[in-house]
Amino acid sequence: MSSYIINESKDGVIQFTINRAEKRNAVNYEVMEGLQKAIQLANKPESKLLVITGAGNEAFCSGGDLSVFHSLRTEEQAYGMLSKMAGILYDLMMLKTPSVALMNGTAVGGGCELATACDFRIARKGIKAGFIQGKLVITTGWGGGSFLFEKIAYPNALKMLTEAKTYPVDELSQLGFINYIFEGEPEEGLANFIKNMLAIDGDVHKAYKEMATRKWEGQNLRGRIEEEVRRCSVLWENEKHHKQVDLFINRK
Ligand SMILES: CC[C@H](C(=O)O)C(=O)SCCNC(=O)CCNC(=O)[C@H](O)C(C)(C)COP(=O)(O)OP(=O)(O)OC[C@H]1O[C@@H](n2cnc3c(N)ncnc32)[C@H](O)[C@@H]1OP(=O)(O)O
Repeated sequence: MSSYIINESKDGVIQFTINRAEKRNAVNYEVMEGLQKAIQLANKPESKLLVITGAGNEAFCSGGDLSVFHSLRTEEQAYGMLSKMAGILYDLMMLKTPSVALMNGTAVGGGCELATACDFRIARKGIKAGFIQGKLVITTGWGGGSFLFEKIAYPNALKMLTEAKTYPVDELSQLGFINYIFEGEPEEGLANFIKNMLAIDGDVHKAYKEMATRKWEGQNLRGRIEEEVRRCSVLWENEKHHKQVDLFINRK
């Protein structure tokens, strides 16, 4: 079974689903490759919107696949994986069309970094999310910290990153991380959120997105992400990080 599903609708909506519900939609290298394909499709002229979501109703995305990435021990080994995904999420952030993280369930760690790279975050009532990387004695390493400082108020961003905890959806909304809360089926919540946007010509959306991407290019966002990846790689090598990951892997 493929780790991801890509659907293209007639009205120009590309939907990327992480298809690993049994692993709470953890990101492995196959998911990264699928995300690259979805981003390429979403940058085609006829595309109007990119939606990122997770399979099942438990999790949106639980971050990096610890069963795979825990074998990365050194700074350079960590840098290889982190920089690959950071580059993909930068391309997602700089997408020509708007993007929506359709948060069907829990998002933790890199799952929150993935959601933050999207323009909008809409969430099902009852979910929780948090940048828990600090509990693993690392920082964000896929660009999520740099994205978050662009997307929500500085004190709220620093609070979320330094507390390294999960928050309920109503608090995430107060923090400015969640833009819309829906009840029931994610497809219905998405349709309600995007119906007015889809009525407007995609060239208008692309023009507005370009205003934002030009700002981020001018502020050297790509360079700040590289520094974030390097800093996370250094922390990754520390035994304190490996010990926390081993505790999760051996918890049962
Ligand atoms: C730069 C990004 C950074 C990095 O790549 O290192 C990160 O993303 S750091 C953060 C990494 N993610 C985590 O630490 C999250 C770990 N998972 C959890 O905390 C929980 O699983 C949770 C809250 C997501 C869901 O809890 P729930 O009780 O609903 O499920 P289980 O814990 O029983 O897990 C079910 C099943 O999924 C497997 N699983 C969950 N998360 C991951 C993951 N990130 N990588 C690999 N596998 C994961 C878990 O092992 C269970 O599988 P099983 O075969 O039954 O053991």
